[in-house]
Amino acid sequence: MSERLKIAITKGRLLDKSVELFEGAGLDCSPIKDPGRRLVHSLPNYPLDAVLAKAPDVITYVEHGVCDLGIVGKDTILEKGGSFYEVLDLGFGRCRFALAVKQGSDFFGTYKTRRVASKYPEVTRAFFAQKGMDVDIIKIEGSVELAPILNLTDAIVDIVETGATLKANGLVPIEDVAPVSARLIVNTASMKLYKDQIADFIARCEGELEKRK
Ligand SMILES: Nc1ncnc2c1ncn2[C@@H]1O[C@H](COP(=O)(O)OP(=O)(O)OP(=O)(O)O)[C@@H](O)[C@H]1O
Ligand SMILES: O=P(O)(O)OC[C@H]1O[C@H](OP(=O)(O)OP(=O)(O)O)[C@H](O)[C@@H]1O
Repeated sequence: MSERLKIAITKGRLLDKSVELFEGAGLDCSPIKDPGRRLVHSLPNYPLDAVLAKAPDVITYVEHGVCDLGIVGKDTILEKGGSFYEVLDLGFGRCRFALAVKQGSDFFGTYKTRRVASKYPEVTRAFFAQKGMDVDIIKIEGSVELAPILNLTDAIVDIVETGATLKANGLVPIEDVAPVSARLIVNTASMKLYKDQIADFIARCEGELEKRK
């Protein structure tokens, strides 16, 4: 008998792309396409329930085993860490972390302690630690580009996709920090308990990703 597995999917930018992937893999996603305010949806033709959650919560639910699988950006994985298997790069939600400064400013050419704003303080800390640079990190919750504009910080570490937001705010990327894309993650116990079912789901996703090449 098949168990109904649960997959936590990041709401927002990654949701539509996840639905496209699942449909390509033969899963009927009609309930998630028009979710209303409902947060848990049963797929009619496959033993999977989709849970719609905020990115860091996807990791929390998978780590605790209340969801067997998750779809989350590498940005969130790098920031939050945790104990789970990262089994597939899903190829969508592609962007990068970059260090950016005000046009014309010389971030590396000063000896004073620099301040850096980010929604991702752990990613920022690891990046500068690996460079052996001591910086003050200020956590900002969104629209991080405001911090250098308001002269709160000398730089930001943020997600860059097209570069349009940086440009519109007079900022320029000066170094790439890490590439980002959506990942499929699996709870470690579920991987053993529901080995065949999870293998079937991964194989379906891989098959669809292969078709896209
Ligand atoms: N241009 C982009 N900006 C931000 N995230 C992106 C971008 N492109 C892809 N992503 C991916 O999409 C995921 C979800 O981003 P989204 O903007 O939908 O939510 P969020 O910014 O984390 O939360 P919210 O905007 O609801 O506070 C990110 O964690 C990242 O992996
Ligand atoms: O390079 P671009 O294509 O311009 O995309 C990057 C922008 O998108 C994200 O912001 P989001 O829209 O998620 O808002 P937020 O800053 O409130 O998280 C990110 O933080 C950048 O600001």
